Amino acid sequence: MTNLYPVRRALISVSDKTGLAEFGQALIARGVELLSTGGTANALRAAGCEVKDVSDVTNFPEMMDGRVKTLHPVVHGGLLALRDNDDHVASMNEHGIGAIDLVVVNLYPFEKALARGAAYDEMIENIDIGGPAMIRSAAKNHGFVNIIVDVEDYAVFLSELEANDGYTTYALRQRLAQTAYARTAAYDTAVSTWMAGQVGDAPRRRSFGGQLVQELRYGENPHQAASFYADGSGRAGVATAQQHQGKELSYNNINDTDAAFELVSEFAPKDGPACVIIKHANPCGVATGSTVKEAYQKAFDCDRTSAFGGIVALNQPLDEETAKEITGIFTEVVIAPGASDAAKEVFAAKKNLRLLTTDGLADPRAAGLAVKQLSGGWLVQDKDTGFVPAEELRVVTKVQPTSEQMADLRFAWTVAKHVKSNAIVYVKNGATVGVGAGQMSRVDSALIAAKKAERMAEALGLPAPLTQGSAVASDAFFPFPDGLMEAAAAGATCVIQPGGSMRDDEVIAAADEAGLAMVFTGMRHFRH
Ligand SMILES: NC(=O)c1ncn([C@@H]2O[C@H](COP(=O)(O)O)[C@@H](O)[C@H]2O)c1NC=O
Repeated sequence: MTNLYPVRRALISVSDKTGLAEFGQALIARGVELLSTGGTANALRAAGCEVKDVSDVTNFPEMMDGRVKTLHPVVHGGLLALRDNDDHVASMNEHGIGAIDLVVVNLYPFEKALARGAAYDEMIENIDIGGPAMIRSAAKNHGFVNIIVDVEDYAVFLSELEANDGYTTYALRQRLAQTAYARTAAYDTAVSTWMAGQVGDAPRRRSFGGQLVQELRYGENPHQAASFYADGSGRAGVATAQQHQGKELSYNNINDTDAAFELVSEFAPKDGPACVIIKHANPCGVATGSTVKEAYQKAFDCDRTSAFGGIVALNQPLDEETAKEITGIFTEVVIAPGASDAAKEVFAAKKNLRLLTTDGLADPRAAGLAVKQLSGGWLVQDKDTGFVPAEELRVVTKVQPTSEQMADLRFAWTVAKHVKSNAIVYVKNGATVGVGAGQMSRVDSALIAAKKAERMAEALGLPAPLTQGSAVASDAFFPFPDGLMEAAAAGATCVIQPGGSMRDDEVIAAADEAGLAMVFTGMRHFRH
């Protein structure tokens, strides 16, 4: 690919004329020939720049209120022709097409018109066609052509010309092209989102690449409109699941089912049955068992109160016995990688219960993006696919965990990754026995989980709180010994946490004094 390439001819067509005069003058000073559309040409001439009208190059007047100005083979041929391709060069010569080495375009201010609530016809006239077409042509041919869409790139561009004696590097042209495509994408997103609002009902397609799975009756609350889109990745989960029965899923059902299925997918079927029960996107019971039914029962026994109206996810197909067990209380959704005919038969009597089956489990290590919208922007990050292999776990206390304790610690750690922060998870014999979620204080999470475990023990007629002799996980480090001590007071005998606090020494000393075994993971699992 050509690296340095000269800039001899530029086409400038900008709605926002900020910095135009100086930029035009600087280009002329470097011997660059300027072509321009109507208003831009006027502004450049007013700044003393010599400029040729695009209409003189196309031999067509700008027409239809500016809808057609630069949409011409003389322009797009000059942008798209490969300079080192003999056929392309021959076509240029045959049709009198001159190469254009730089395009400077900023688009009709559609977004500004939207912000000021312009009327429909005005919005339509603010949809730029010729500008994006030139941006895309120039960006495609970035091997030779430069595309500037942002005023702040004028200075960068001039420095590059200065540094390379009127030439630009491939690296710069590639970076400008990437920016350019992001610009047209954002522009079209704005247009299509506005149009979605005009159309009214849920658009079948949205510009973030989603495809409508279903329109929802409402969102998180009845006054919020909502719809559900698949991202086209085909990942096993609620977006691609098959619904066999029950009412239409609600927004909250979908959100909770996703949380349930993503967590249960952490448990490989070859390691035995696992069950997750979710309420309000947090697990209120997670367990493994020798059968699917046992896994469900153990998960249910963690917090029977919260499990009412919950979402159940299984890592193995739903069987008849488990189906019967689940129908013992009101459950909103069951999701599993399959269901036997007999299980479906059991559910058939429960008209409100939704049964979803998936094509296997999701891969918890598969990379992806987590996107969150907030006021005025988007927060984008990698999905939390973090995993700490057993050999990287570090015992930091005098007491070493037994192999049973280590198994429970690792189980608790896996669950904690899926609990809203601050997360504290107590586990005994492959089942959660207390989950503290979403508290602003880690100590409170430890206390709440222990309190719930106490209440469950009473309900089950057990003499001691369920947390007695448990393993406990904390999604982030204990900044002080107090949270750890609450867990010890609840009966925990071993702890897993990331470590890394300024006061790790104090926390380790407290653990040693209490006779706890403590393991550091070196990785945090915040979830907000
Ligand atoms: N139709 C066309 O061929 C066309 N070519 C360029 N434009 C836009 O016209 C604007 C500049 O117009 P002017 O130079 O007349 O101020 C730019 O925002 C540019 O993106 C066009 N306008 C809209 O599509």
